[in-house]
Amino acid sequence: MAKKVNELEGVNYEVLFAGRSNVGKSSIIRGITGKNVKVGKRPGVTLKPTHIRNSDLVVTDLPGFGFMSGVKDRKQDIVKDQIVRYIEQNADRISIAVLVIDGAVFLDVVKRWEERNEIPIDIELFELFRELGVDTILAVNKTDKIKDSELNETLDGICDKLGMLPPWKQWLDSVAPVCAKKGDLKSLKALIRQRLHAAKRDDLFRYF
Ligand SMILES: Nc1nc2c(ncn2[C@@H]2O[C@H](COP(=O)(O)OP(=O)(O)OP(=O)(O)O)[C@@H](O)[C@H]2O)c(=O)[nH]1
Repeated sequence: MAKKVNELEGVNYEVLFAGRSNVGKSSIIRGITGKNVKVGKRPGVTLKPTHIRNSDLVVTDLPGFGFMSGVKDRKQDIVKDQIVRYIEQNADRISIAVLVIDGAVFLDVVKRWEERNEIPIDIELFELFRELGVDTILAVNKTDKIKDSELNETLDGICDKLGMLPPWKQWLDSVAPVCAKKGDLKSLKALIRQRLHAAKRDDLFRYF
């Protein structure tokens, strides 16, 4: 029988992207790596992580969780379990986790979950990364849909929900407001580059 090839063998540096469906994760990964992770991927239905490898670096796109049209709740639970299992099993290798949220709707989504006495999966994942000691960046996407006059207040509210005491500007080393639609990913790229530099992996700069 043919030996199963481990596509991640030799990988030393993993940048993991996680986020609810439709938050713009694929757009961000495309904007950062120039690679399209969505090829052959049915939106919201892919259960397996997608990898983009460059030498010993891998960028991993986890399946989107939450909204999946036509997908039953049971399957959504399976997706969540698989995401959690992937993170737990690979925590030692994951150098950076980027949790992508839709800044325009995040607080409303959290409110809906809290009204049902439930913790949103985004918040659970953020806490899981913290527990596992994974360096985590919060990418707040779709800032074009937030009024300029409300941006600071919204970012403060988001940080508060994730256990980071406002004002959000105290957390500039881990919070990146971005707009993938306009290609404005400067703050996120800078934070990833900062980590690569700290890990003496400047050789991977060109990748970001
Ligand atoms: N207004 C706005 N829309 C965006 C932005 N980034 C992405 N989108 C749109 O949001 C939708 C979802 O983007 P994707 O990149 O496919 O999101 P995803 O999180 O990978 O989605 P899944 O495949 O379902 O997990 C698309 O219609 C994008 O054009 C943004 O910064 N602003």
